[in-house]
Amino acid sequence: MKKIILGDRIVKSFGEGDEQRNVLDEVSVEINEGEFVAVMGPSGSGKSTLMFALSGMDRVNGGKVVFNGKDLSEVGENELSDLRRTKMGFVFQQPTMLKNLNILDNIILPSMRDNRKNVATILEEAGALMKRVGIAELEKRDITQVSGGQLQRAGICRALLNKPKIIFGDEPTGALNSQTSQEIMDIFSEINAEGTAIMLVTHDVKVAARTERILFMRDGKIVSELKLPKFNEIDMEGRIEKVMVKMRGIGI
Ligand SMILES: Nc1ncnc2c1ncn2[C@@H]1O[C@H](COP(=O)(O)OP(=O)(O)OP(=O)(O)O)[C@@H](O)[C@H]1O
Repeated sequence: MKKIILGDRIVKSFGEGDEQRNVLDEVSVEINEGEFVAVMGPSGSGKSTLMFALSGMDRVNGGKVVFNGKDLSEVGENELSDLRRTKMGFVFQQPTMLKNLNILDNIILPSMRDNRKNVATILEEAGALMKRVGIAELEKRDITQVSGGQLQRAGICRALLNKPKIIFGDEPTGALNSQTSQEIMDIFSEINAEGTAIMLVTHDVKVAARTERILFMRDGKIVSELKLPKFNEIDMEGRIEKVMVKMRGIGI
C-alpha cells in the first residue's frame, strides 16, 4: 500500500540547555493512503506534537518526515504552506473561524487563496459539502449563531474543500456531546470510505474504536498499536472492549 506519511525517528524537543526535553523521542510511524488512524495516550504524552510534526505545522529537531514523497525538511515555508493547504485538511476541537465572516465565507476563505480555482467552482463545491453534512441552510449565519456541532461541521467542510489526501483532527469531538460526537464520526467514516486518510488525536475510546488502527503514546514514544477491522456499527461494543483491554494491558 502507498504511504502518505513516513515519520522516521522523529525527535521534537522544547526548552534549552538543562531544561531541554524530548517531547517526541525517536518516533517512527507510517500512515498509508486512505487509512483511518487514531492516536491515544495520557495527557502530555506527545500526541498533538506528533500530529504537528507529521503535518509540517512544526519543524522537527531530528529524524525526518516524508509527506506524499517529499522530505519536509527540504521544503521551504511557502511550499510547505502550499502543501498544507492543498493536500491536508485540519479539524480542531474548536474550529478557528473569523467572527466578522459568515459560515460560508469562513468555509471558502482558505480555498480562495488558491488561484487555480475559480470562485463559482469553490462556491458550488462548498454548497455541496454543506448540504452533505447538514448545514446548507446556515450559510449566511454568523459563527456565533450556530451550535458547536454545526460549527464543527463547517470546520469539516472547510477542511474538505481542497480535496485533501489526509485530514488531521486534534480532538475534533472533544467539545461535543456524545450524540453530536457520533454524528461527526459518521461524517469522518464516510469521508474515509471515499479514500481520504484520517488521523485523529483523541482521548475518547468511542472515537478511537471507529478507526482501523490506534497508536498508543506514552512519554514521547509510540508504545503499542491496535489494528481493527473496517468500521461496522454492529461491532461497536466489541471494538470498544478491544480498545479498553489493550489500554489496560499497556497501562494507559
Ligand atoms: N510549544 C511548546 N513549548 C514547550 N513545551 C511544549 C510545547 N508544546 C508542547 N509542549 C509539551 O510537550 C508535551 C507534549 O505535549 P502535547 O500537546 O503533544 O501532548 P498531548 O499528548 O497532545 O496532551 P493532551 O492530551 O493534554 O492534549 C507536554 O509536556 C507539553 O507541555
